[in-house]
Amino acid sequence: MSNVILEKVSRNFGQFVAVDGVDLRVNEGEFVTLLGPSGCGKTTTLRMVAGLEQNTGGRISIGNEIVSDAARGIFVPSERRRLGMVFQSYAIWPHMTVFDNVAYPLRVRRRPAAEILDRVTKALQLVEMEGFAQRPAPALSGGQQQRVAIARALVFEPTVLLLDEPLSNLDAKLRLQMGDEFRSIQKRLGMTSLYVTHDQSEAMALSDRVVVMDRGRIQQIGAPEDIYRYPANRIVAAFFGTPNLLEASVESCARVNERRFRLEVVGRGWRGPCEAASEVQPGQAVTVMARPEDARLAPAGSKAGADELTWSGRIAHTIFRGPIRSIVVQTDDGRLNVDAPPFGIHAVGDNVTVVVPQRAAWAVVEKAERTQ
Ligand SMILES: Nc1ncnc2c1ncn2[C@@H]1O[C@H](COP(=O)(O)OP(=O)(O)OP(=O)(O)O)[C@@H](O)[C@H]1O
Repeated sequence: MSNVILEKVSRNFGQFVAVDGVDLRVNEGEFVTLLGPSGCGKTTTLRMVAGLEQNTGGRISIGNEIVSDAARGIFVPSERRRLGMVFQSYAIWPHMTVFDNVAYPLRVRRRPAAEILDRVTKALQLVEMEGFAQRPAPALSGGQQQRVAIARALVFEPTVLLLDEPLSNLDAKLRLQMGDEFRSIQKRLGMTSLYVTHDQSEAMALSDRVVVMDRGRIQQIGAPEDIYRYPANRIVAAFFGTPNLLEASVESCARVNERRFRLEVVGRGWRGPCEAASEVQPGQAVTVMARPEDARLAPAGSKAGADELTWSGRIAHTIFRGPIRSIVVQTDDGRLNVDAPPFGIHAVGDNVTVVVPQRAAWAVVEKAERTQ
Protein backbone atom coordinates (compact mmCIF):
# COMPACT_ATOMS: atom_id res chain seq x y z
CA MET A 1 0.00 0.00 0.00
CA SER A 2 1.11 3.53 -0.71
CA ASN A 3 0.43 7.19 -0.39
CA VAL A 4 -0.39 9.57 -3.24
CA ILE A 5 1.06 13.08 -3.36
CA LEU A 6 0.03 15.86 -5.72
CA GLU A 7 2.18 18.99 -5.73
CA LYS A 8 0.93 22.06 -7.60
CA VAL A 9 -0.74 19.82 -10.16
CA SER A 10 -2.43 21.58 -13.07
CA ARG A 11 -4.06 20.58 -16.30
CA ASN A 12 -4.76 23.02 -19.12
CA PHE A 13 -6.82 22.23 -22.20
CA GLY A 14 -5.64 24.98 -24.54
CA GLN A 15 -6.37 28.24 -22.71
CA PHE A 16 -8.78 26.55 -20.31
CA VAL A 17 -7.44 25.64 -16.87
CA ALA A 18 -9.37 22.54 -15.76
CA VAL A 19 -7.19 21.85 -12.69
CA ASP A 20 -5.30 24.71 -11.10
CA GLY A 21 -2.39 24.09 -8.73
CA VAL A 22 -3.79 21.23 -6.66
CA ASP A 23 -1.80 20.24 -3.56
CA LEU A 24 -3.02 17.05 -1.92
CA ARG A 25 -1.58 14.22 0.11
CA VAL A 26 -3.52 10.96 0.45
CA ASN A 27 -1.94 8.98 3.27
CA GLU A 28 -1.41 5.25 3.23
CA GLY A 29 -4.70 3.44 3.94
CA GLU A 30 -6.68 6.65 3.80
CA PHE A 31 -9.97 7.14 1.93
CA VAL A 32 -10.04 10.59 0.37
CA THR A 33 -12.87 11.90 -1.78
CA LEU A 34 -12.77 14.62 -4.40
CA LEU A 35 -16.12 16.36 -4.24
CA GLY A 36 -17.52 19.26 -6.21
CA PRO A 37 -20.01 20.37 -8.83
CA SER A 38 -19.96 19.10 -12.39
CA GLY A 39 -16.95 20.41 -14.31
CA CYS A 40 -14.89 21.37 -11.24
CA GLY A 41 -11.96 19.15 -12.26
CA LYS A 42 -12.44 16.05 -10.09
CA THR A 43 -12.28 13.50 -12.87
CA THR A 44 -9.36 15.21 -14.56
CA THR A 45 -7.46 15.13 -11.25
CA LEU A 46 -8.18 11.43 -10.81
CA ARG A 47 -7.24 10.67 -14.41
CA MET A 48 -3.90 12.40 -13.92
CA VAL A 49 -3.18 10.17 -10.91
CA ALA A 50 -4.22 7.19 -13.05
CA GLY A 51 -1.88 8.23 -15.85
CA LEU A 52 -4.79 8.47 -18.29
CA GLU A 53 -4.22 12.20 -18.56
CA GLN A 54 -0.93 14.06 -18.38
CA ASN A 55 -0.57 17.01 -16.01
CA THR A 56 0.65 20.20 -17.67
CA GLY A 57 2.09 21.50 -14.40
CA GLY A 58 3.31 20.05 -11.10
CA ARG A 59 4.28 16.65 -9.86
CA ILE A 60 2.51 13.43 -8.83
CA SER A 61 4.06 10.68 -6.68
CA ILE A 62 2.70 7.28 -5.79
CA GLY A 63 4.56 5.57 -2.97
CA ASN A 64 7.99 7.05 -3.14
CA GLU A 65 8.06 7.11 -6.90
CA ILE A 66 7.49 10.23 -8.98
CA VAL A 67 5.07 9.06 -11.67
CA SER A 68 4.66 12.39 -13.40
CA ASP A 69 6.62 15.63 -13.29
CA ALA A 70 5.69 18.20 -15.92
CA ALA A 71 8.87 20.26 -15.48
CA ARG A 72 11.21 17.28 -15.81
CA GLY A 73 9.25 15.49 -18.51
CA ILE A 74 8.70 12.38 -16.38
CA PHE A 75 5.61 10.32 -17.16
CA VAL A 76 5.12 6.73 -16.03
CA PRO A 77 2.38 5.09 -18.12
CA SER A 78 -0.82 3.98 -16.45
CA GLU A 79 -0.12 0.23 -16.64
CA ARG A 80 3.10 0.66 -14.67
CA ARG A 81 1.51 2.56 -11.77
CA ARG A 82 0.05 -0.51 -9.99
CA LEU A 83 -3.35 1.07 -9.60
CA GLY A 84 -6.78 -0.45 -9.32
CA MET A 85 -9.51 1.49 -11.06
CA VAL A 86 -13.27 1.34 -10.85
CA PHE A 87 -15.33 3.63 -13.04
CA GLN A 88 -18.93 4.69 -13.38
CA SER A 89 -19.61 2.28 -16.22
CA TYR A 90 -18.19 -0.74 -14.53
CA ALA A 91 -17.74 -2.57 -17.82
CA ILE A 92 -18.49 -6.11 -16.83
CA TRP A 93 -18.20 -8.27 -19.92
CA PRO A 94 -21.62 -9.83 -20.49
CA HIS A 95 -20.45 -12.88 -22.39
CA MET A 96 -18.21 -14.03 -19.52
CA THR A 97 -18.80 -15.60 -16.14
CA VAL A 98 -17.97 -13.74 -12.95
CA PHE A 99 -14.75 -15.75 -12.64
CA ASP A 100 -13.65 -14.96 -16.19
CA ASN A 101 -14.41 -11.27 -15.75
CA VAL A 102 -12.18 -11.05 -12.70
CA ALA A 103 -9.52 -13.27 -14.32
CA TYR A 104 -9.39 -11.22 -17.52
CA PRO A 105 -6.59 -8.77 -16.57
CA LEU A 106 -4.45 -11.74 -15.43
CA ARG A 107 -5.11 -13.75 -18.60
CA VAL A 108 -4.18 -10.78 -20.78
CA ARG A 109 -0.85 -10.75 -18.95
CA ARG A 110 -0.52 -14.53 -19.43
CA ARG A 111 -0.27 -15.44 -15.76
CA PRO A 112 -0.13 -19.20 -14.97
CA ALA A 113 -3.50 -20.91 -14.44
CA ALA A 114 -2.78 -21.82 -10.79
CA GLU A 115 -1.97 -18.21 -9.96
CA ILE A 116 -5.13 -17.02 -11.73
CA LEU A 117 -7.27 -19.46 -9.78
CA ASP A 118 -5.69 -18.38 -6.51
CA ARG A 119 -5.91 -14.63 -7.10
CA VAL A 120 -9.43 -14.62 -8.51
CA THR A 121 -10.69 -16.76 -5.64
CA LYS A 122 -9.15 -14.37 -3.12
CA ALA A 123 -10.51 -11.27 -4.87
CA LEU A 124 -14.01 -12.76 -5.01
CA GLN A 125 -13.79 -13.68 -1.33
CA LEU A 126 -12.93 -10.07 -0.49
CA VAL A 127 -16.14 -8.83 -2.03
CA GLU A 128 -18.12 -11.87 -0.79
CA MET A 129 -18.92 -13.10 -4.29
CA GLU A 130 -17.09 -16.45 -4.25
CA GLY A 131 -20.40 -18.31 -4.52
CA PHE A 132 -21.10 -16.58 -7.84
CA ALA A 133 -17.89 -17.50 -9.68
CA GLN A 134 -19.60 -19.53 -12.42
CA ARG A 135 -22.62 -17.24 -12.81
CA PRO A 136 -22.88 -15.45 -16.19
CA ALA A 137 -22.29 -11.74 -15.56
CA PRO A 138 -25.68 -10.55 -16.90
CA ALA A 139 -27.44 -12.72 -14.29
CA LEU A 140 -26.28 -10.42 -11.49
CA SER A 141 -27.90 -7.41 -9.84
CA GLY A 142 -26.34 -3.96 -10.33
CA GLY A 143 -24.76 -4.12 -6.89
CA GLN A 144 -23.31 -7.57 -7.54
CA GLN A 145 -21.88 -6.40 -10.85
CA GLN A 146 -20.27 -3.51 -9.05
CA ARG A 147 -18.69 -5.90 -6.57
CA VAL A 148 -17.29 -7.91 -9.50
CA ALA A 149 -15.82 -4.67 -10.88
CA ILE A 150 -14.18 -4.01 -7.50
CA ALA A 151 -12.85 -7.60 -7.39
CA ARG A 152 -11.37 -7.11 -10.85
CA ALA A 153 -9.67 -3.93 -9.68
CA LEU A 154 -8.29 -5.76 -6.63
CA VAL A 155 -7.02 -8.85 -8.45
CA PHE A 156 -3.61 -7.25 -8.96
CA GLU A 157 -3.37 -6.24 -5.32
CA PRO A 158 -2.96 -2.61 -6.35
CA THR A 159 -1.13 -0.15 -4.13
CA VAL A 160 -3.83 2.45 -4.67
CA LEU A 161 -7.45 2.25 -5.70
CA LEU A 162 -9.00 5.00 -7.84
CA LEU A 163 -12.76 5.23 -8.15
CA ASP A 164 -14.76 7.61 -10.33
CA GLU A 165 -18.46 7.77 -9.40
CA PRO A 166 -18.55 3.96 -9.09
CA LEU A 167 -22.01 3.91 -7.52
CA SER A 168 -23.79 6.36 -9.76
CA ASN A 169 -25.51 3.74 -11.91
CA LEU A 170 -27.20 2.17 -8.91
CA ASP A 171 -30.56 3.06 -7.41
CA ALA A 172 -30.60 5.12 -4.20
CA LYS A 173 -30.99 2.22 -1.77
CA LEU A 174 -28.34 0.05 -3.39
CA ARG A 175 -26.03 3.03 -3.53
CA LEU A 176 -26.16 3.39 0.22
CA GLN A 177 -25.69 -0.33 0.77
CA MET A 178 -22.81 -0.63 -1.72
CA GLY A 179 -21.17 2.48 -0.30
CA ASP A 180 -21.18 0.96 3.19
CA GLU A 181 -19.92 -2.36 1.84
CA PHE A 182 -17.22 -0.73 -0.16
CA ARG A 183 -16.07 1.29 2.83
CA SER A 184 -15.79 -1.85 4.94
CA ILE A 185 -13.76 -3.66 2.23
CA GLN A 186 -11.49 -0.62 1.97
CA LYS A 187 -10.97 -0.48 5.73
CA ARG A 188 -10.39 -4.21 6.03
CA LEU A 189 -7.73 -4.15 3.33
CA GLY A 190 -6.32 -0.78 4.38
CA MET A 191 -6.35 0.35 0.76
CA THR A 192 -5.30 3.87 -0.08
CA SER A 193 -8.31 5.15 -2.01
CA LEU A 194 -9.03 8.25 -4.04
CA TYR A 195 -12.71 8.55 -4.85
CA VAL A 196 -14.61 11.00 -7.05
CA THR A 197 -18.23 11.95 -6.54
CA HIS A 198 -20.55 14.93 -6.83
CA ASP A 199 -22.79 13.42 -4.14
CA GLN A 200 -22.15 15.17 -0.84
CA SER A 201 -23.82 12.58 1.38
CA GLU A 202 -21.84 9.77 -0.27
CA ALA A 203 -18.62 11.73 0.27
CA MET A 204 -19.43 12.34 3.92
CA ALA A 205 -20.44 8.75 4.63
CA LEU A 206 -17.40 7.12 3.01
CA SER A 207 -14.41 9.38 3.51
CA ASP A 208 -11.69 9.91 6.06
CA ARG A 209 -11.18 13.30 4.44
CA VAL A 210 -13.08 15.22 1.80
CA VAL A 211 -11.52 17.59 -0.73
CA VAL A 212 -14.01 20.19 -1.94
CA MET A 213 -13.15 21.48 -5.41
CA ASP A 214 -14.58 24.35 -7.41
CA ARG A 215 -13.43 25.61 -10.79
CA GLY A 216 -10.25 23.58 -10.75
CA ARG A 217 -9.17 24.64 -7.29
CA ILE A 218 -9.28 23.08 -3.87
CA GLN A 219 -11.56 25.08 -1.61
CA GLN A 220 -11.12 23.03 1.57
CA ILE A 221 -9.70 19.72 2.76
CA GLY A 222 -10.89 18.16 5.99
CA ALA A 223 -12.77 15.47 7.88
CA PRO A 224 -16.42 15.34 6.76
CA GLU A 225 -17.67 16.66 10.11
CA ASP A 226 -15.31 19.64 10.01
CA ILE A 227 -16.15 20.59 6.46
CA TYR A 228 -19.86 20.38 7.15
CA ARG A 229 -19.74 22.29 10.42
CA TYR A 230 -16.91 24.71 9.78
CA PRO A 231 -16.82 25.49 6.05
CA ALA A 232 -13.89 27.65 5.02
CA ASN A 233 -15.90 29.86 2.70
CA ARG A 234 -19.30 30.49 1.21
CA ILE A 235 -18.81 28.10 -1.71
CA VAL A 236 -18.17 25.17 0.65
CA ALA A 237 -20.98 26.22 3.00
CA ALA A 238 -23.49 26.38 0.15
CA PHE A 239 -22.39 23.06 -1.33
CA PHE A 240 -23.64 20.96 1.61
CA GLY A 241 -27.38 20.82 2.19
CA THR A 242 -29.54 23.96 2.11
CA PRO A 243 -28.05 26.22 4.80
CA ASN A 244 -29.32 29.66 5.67
CA LEU A 245 -26.66 32.14 4.56
CA LEU A 246 -27.02 35.63 6.01
CA GLU A 247 -24.96 38.67 5.29
CA ALA A 248 -23.76 40.59 8.32
CA SER A 249 -21.19 43.05 9.56
CA VAL A 250 -18.82 42.35 12.45
CA GLU A 251 -19.13 44.52 15.58
CA SER A 252 -16.56 42.78 17.75
CA CYS A 253 -14.34 39.71 17.79
CA ALA A 254 -12.83 37.80 20.76
CA ARG A 255 -10.78 34.61 20.88
CA VAL A 256 -12.57 31.61 22.46
CA ASN A 257 -9.76 29.05 22.12
CA GLU A 258 -6.96 28.27 19.67
CA ARG A 259 -9.42 27.26 16.94
CA ARG A 260 -12.43 29.54 17.47
CA PHE A 261 -13.33 33.22 17.70
CA ARG A 262 -16.61 34.62 18.99
CA LEU A 263 -18.06 37.42 16.90
CA GLU A 264 -20.86 39.84 17.61
CA VAL A 265 -22.48 40.57 14.26
CA VAL A 266 -25.30 42.74 12.98
CA GLY A 267 -27.51 41.91 10.00
CA ARG A 268 -30.65 43.32 8.49
CA GLY A 269 -33.10 43.34 11.42
CA TRP A 270 -31.09 41.01 13.65
CA ARG A 271 -27.90 40.94 15.70
CA GLY A 272 -26.11 38.52 17.98
CA PRO A 273 -23.20 36.13 18.50
CA CYS A 274 -21.67 33.54 16.17
CA GLU A 275 -18.30 31.80 15.73
CA ALA A 276 -15.50 31.95 13.19
CA ALA A 277 -12.18 30.22 12.48
CA SER A 278 -10.09 33.34 12.27
CA GLU A 279 -9.92 36.84 13.65
CA VAL A 280 -12.23 39.24 11.82
CA GLN A 281 -11.93 43.00 12.10
CA PRO A 282 -14.90 45.15 13.23
CA GLY A 283 -16.75 46.51 10.21
CA GLN A 284 -15.77 43.56 8.02
CA ALA A 285 -18.50 41.78 6.02
CA VAL A 286 -19.16 38.11 6.80
CA THR A 287 -21.66 35.46 5.76
CA VAL A 288 -23.26 33.69 8.71
CA MET A 289 -24.28 30.09 8.07
CA ALA A 290 -27.06 28.55 10.16
CA ARG A 291 -28.19 25.07 9.16
CA PRO A 292 -31.92 24.26 9.23
CA GLU A 293 -31.34 21.37 11.63
CA ASP A 294 -29.65 23.71 14.14
CA ALA A 295 -32.51 26.21 14.10
CA ARG A 296 -35.66 25.87 16.21
CA LEU A 297 -38.93 27.73 16.46
CA ALA A 298 -40.00 29.56 19.62
CA PRO A 299 -43.15 31.60 20.31
CA ALA A 300 -43.33 35.05 18.72
CA GLY A 301 -41.67 37.74 20.82
CA SER A 302 -39.26 35.31 22.58
CA LYS A 303 -36.15 37.12 23.82
CA ALA A 304 -32.72 35.99 22.72
CA GLY A 305 -30.48 34.32 25.34
CA ALA A 306 -26.87 35.54 25.66
CA ASP A 307 -25.64 32.80 23.37
CA GLU A 308 -28.42 32.83 20.80
CA LEU A 309 -29.31 34.49 17.55
CA THR A 310 -32.98 35.20 16.92
CA TRP A 311 -35.14 36.38 14.04
CA SER A 312 -38.84 37.34 14.15
CA GLY A 313 -40.94 36.14 11.29
CA ARG A 314 -44.03 34.46 9.96
CA ILE A 315 -44.32 30.92 8.59
CA ALA A 316 -44.59 31.20 4.81
CA HIS A 317 -44.94 27.51 4.06
CA THR A 318 -44.15 24.04 5.32
CA ILE A 319 -43.15 20.83 3.53
CA PHE A 320 -43.67 17.40 5.05
CA ARG A 321 -40.61 15.26 4.35
CA GLY A 322 -41.24 12.18 6.51
CA PRO A 323 -38.65 12.36 9.30
CA ILE A 324 -38.83 16.18 9.42
CA ARG A 325 -41.03 19.07 8.34
CA SER A 326 -39.23 21.86 6.48
CA ILE A 327 -40.55 25.19 7.63
CA VAL A 328 -39.85 28.37 5.70
CA VAL A 329 -40.06 31.52 7.82
CA GLN A 330 -40.28 34.95 6.20
CA THR A 331 -38.17 37.46 8.19
CA ASP A 332 -36.98 41.03 7.58
CA ASP A 333 -33.77 39.48 6.23
CA GLY A 334 -35.32 37.06 3.78
CA ARG A 335 -36.49 33.50 4.22
CA LEU A 336 -35.04 31.11 6.77
CA ASN A 337 -35.29 27.33 6.59
CA VAL A 338 -35.95 25.45 9.81
CA ASP A 339 -36.19 21.67 10.25
CA ALA A 340 -39.02 20.96 12.68
CA PRO A 341 -40.54 17.71 13.98
CA PRO A 342 -42.88 16.30 11.32
CA PHE A 343 -46.07 16.46 13.36
CA GLY A 344 -45.52 19.70 15.27
CA ILE A 345 -47.88 22.51 16.14
CA HIS A 346 -46.81 25.07 13.53
CA ALA A 347 -49.00 26.27 10.71
CA VAL A 348 -48.66 28.66 7.79
CA GLY A 349 -49.27 32.26 8.93
CA ASP A 350 -48.08 31.72 12.55
CA ASN A 351 -45.80 34.41 13.93
CA VAL A 352 -42.67 32.77 15.37
CA THR A 353 -39.13 33.42 16.56
CA VAL A 354 -36.32 31.48 14.87
CA VAL A 355 -33.57 30.63 17.37
CA VAL A 356 -30.04 29.49 16.51
CA PRO A 357 -27.45 28.85 19.22
CA GLN A 358 -24.15 30.71 18.87
CA ARG A 359 -22.13 27.46 18.54
CA ALA A 360 -24.21 26.53 15.46
CA ALA A 361 -23.89 29.90 13.71
CA TRP A 362 -20.69 29.93 11.70
CA ALA A 363 -19.26 33.01 10.03
CA VAL A 364 -17.10 32.98 6.91
CA VAL A 365 -15.48 36.01 5.40
CA GLU A 366 -17.73 37.27 2.65
CA LYS A 367 -15.28 36.92 -0.20
CA ALA A 368 -14.86 33.28 -1.28
CA GLU A 369 -11.22 32.50 -0.65
CA ARG A 370 -8.95 29.66 -1.45
CA THR A 371 -7.76 28.03 1.76
CA GLN A 372 -5.38 25.31 0.69
N1 LIG B 1 -10.19 16.59 -23.13
C1 LIG B 1 -10.72 17.77 -22.76
N2 LIG B 1 -10.66 18.84 -23.58
C2 LIG B 1 -11.17 20.04 -23.20
N3 LIG B 1 -11.74 20.26 -22.00
C3 LIG B 1 -11.84 19.24 -21.14
C4 LIG B 1 -11.32 17.93 -21.48
N4 LIG B 1 -11.55 17.11 -20.41
C5 LIG B 1 -12.18 17.86 -19.48
N5 LIG B 1 -12.35 19.13 -19.91
C6 LIG B 1 -12.99 20.23 -19.17
O1 LIG B 1 -12.35 20.37 -17.91
C7 LIG B 1 -13.30 20.68 -16.90
C8 LIG B 1 -13.19 19.67 -15.78
O2 LIG B 1 -13.70 18.44 -16.24
P1 LIG B 1 -13.82 17.18 -15.28
O3 LIG B 1 -14.34 16.03 -16.08
O4 LIG B 1 -12.55 16.98 -14.56
O5 LIG B 1 -14.93 17.68 -14.26
P2 LIG B 1 -15.69 16.88 -13.13
O6 LIG B 1 -15.59 17.71 -11.91
O7 LIG B 1 -15.21 15.49 -13.01
O8 LIG B 1 -17.18 16.91 -13.68
P3 LIG B 1 -18.30 15.75 -13.73
O9 LIG B 1 -18.78 15.57 -12.34
O10 LIG B 1 -19.35 16.37 -14.62
O11 LIG B 1 -17.67 14.54 -14.32
C9 LIG B 1 -14.67 20.71 -17.59
O12 LIG B 1 -14.98 22.05 -17.86
C10 LIG B 1 -14.44 19.93 -18.84
O13 LIG B 1 -15.30 20.39 -19.87
